[in-house]
Amino acid sequence: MLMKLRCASKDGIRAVILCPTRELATQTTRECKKLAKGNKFQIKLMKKELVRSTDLSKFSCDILISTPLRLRLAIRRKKIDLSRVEYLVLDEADKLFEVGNLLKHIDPVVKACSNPSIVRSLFSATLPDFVEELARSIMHDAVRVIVGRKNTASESIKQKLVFAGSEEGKLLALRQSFAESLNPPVLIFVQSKDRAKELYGELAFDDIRAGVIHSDLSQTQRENAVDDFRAGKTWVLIATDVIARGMDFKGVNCVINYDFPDSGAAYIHRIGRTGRAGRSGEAITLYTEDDIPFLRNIANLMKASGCEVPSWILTLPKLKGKKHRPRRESISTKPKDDEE
Ligand SMILES: Nc1ncnc2c1ncn2[C@@H]1O[C@H](COP(=O)(O)OP(=O)(O)OP(=O)(O)O)[C@@H](O)[C@H]1O
Repeated sequence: MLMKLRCASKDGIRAVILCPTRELATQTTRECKKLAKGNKFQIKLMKKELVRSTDLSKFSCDILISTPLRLRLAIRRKKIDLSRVEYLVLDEADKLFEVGNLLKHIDPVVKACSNPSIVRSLFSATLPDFVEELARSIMHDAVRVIVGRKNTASESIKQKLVFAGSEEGKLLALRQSFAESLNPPVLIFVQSKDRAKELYGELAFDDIRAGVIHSDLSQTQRENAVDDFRAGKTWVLIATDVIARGMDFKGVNCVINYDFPDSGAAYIHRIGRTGRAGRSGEAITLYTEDDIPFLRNIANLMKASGCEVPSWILTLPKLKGKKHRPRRESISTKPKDDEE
């Protein structure tokens, strides 16, 4: 895109990149600036401060990076002019097209980018058919480019399923795994922000430098958690799916799915935080009795990317398209009396 834009120009907003989370938008801005080093391209992140301090109706830059809601509000309230946008990029497109969530913010942005010769691009490691159908409704002469295989994890990741019996067993399994070998940086995914807080509280008693990131933290706290993990100040980052997509932490050695992922796509994105840029990586998925009906889907993904899986899992009954978000007991080793 930078090559196509050729050189900096003050001719309106020339390209827009939409990302589903602020963390990813920040990372994309930083990477774009690195790629554009030595040129005078104006690359801007749509932050609150920019919205407050700038007359957006006259605003111009070469590339504008934003989350959907922020850009939608800027269109509605600040009359930002997107009519000259030549390139519109929707990163993690299937997330952006998730019905009822971000989708309602995408439509006004697509409409506001009214340049008839605009090039629209969608990126994701997973693209379900319904998203492709929706996407095709806004594409002209669409071309699909697949790197590797569609909807599959990278072959550079050694994937393992570990039976932990019960919720209690998971904490034991995690502690045992860390006691045997802790090879940071390690990312741990859990199902909800409450569970992220609970697991963080538990690991605080251990001699492990852990951080945590979830949507209840302020933006500064979220940025600090990411920065500390990037800088090696924390060895283990406990996270919800808020950072499962697109985030590029250099050299993550291991991803632990403490809580079983709620879909095949979530699994692919989570474990894709390791084994990047030609490196190898490990992904460990803990499961309990409750998760067994959902094992087959994940085992098939593992098999498709060259990992061995026990044959009994592949013979489990099929469960199609169902999300797996069970109610889980809280993560705690405190005696029950203490909690009251
Ligand atoms: N051609 C390349 N040569 C060397 N390293 C590369 C190359 N392309 C990308 N990388 C590195 O690989 C890593 C992953 O790249 P990138 O974030 O673009 O992947 P992605 O496919 O968008 O991942 P995700 O599915 O998580 O969004 C980054 O660290 C990036 O710097």
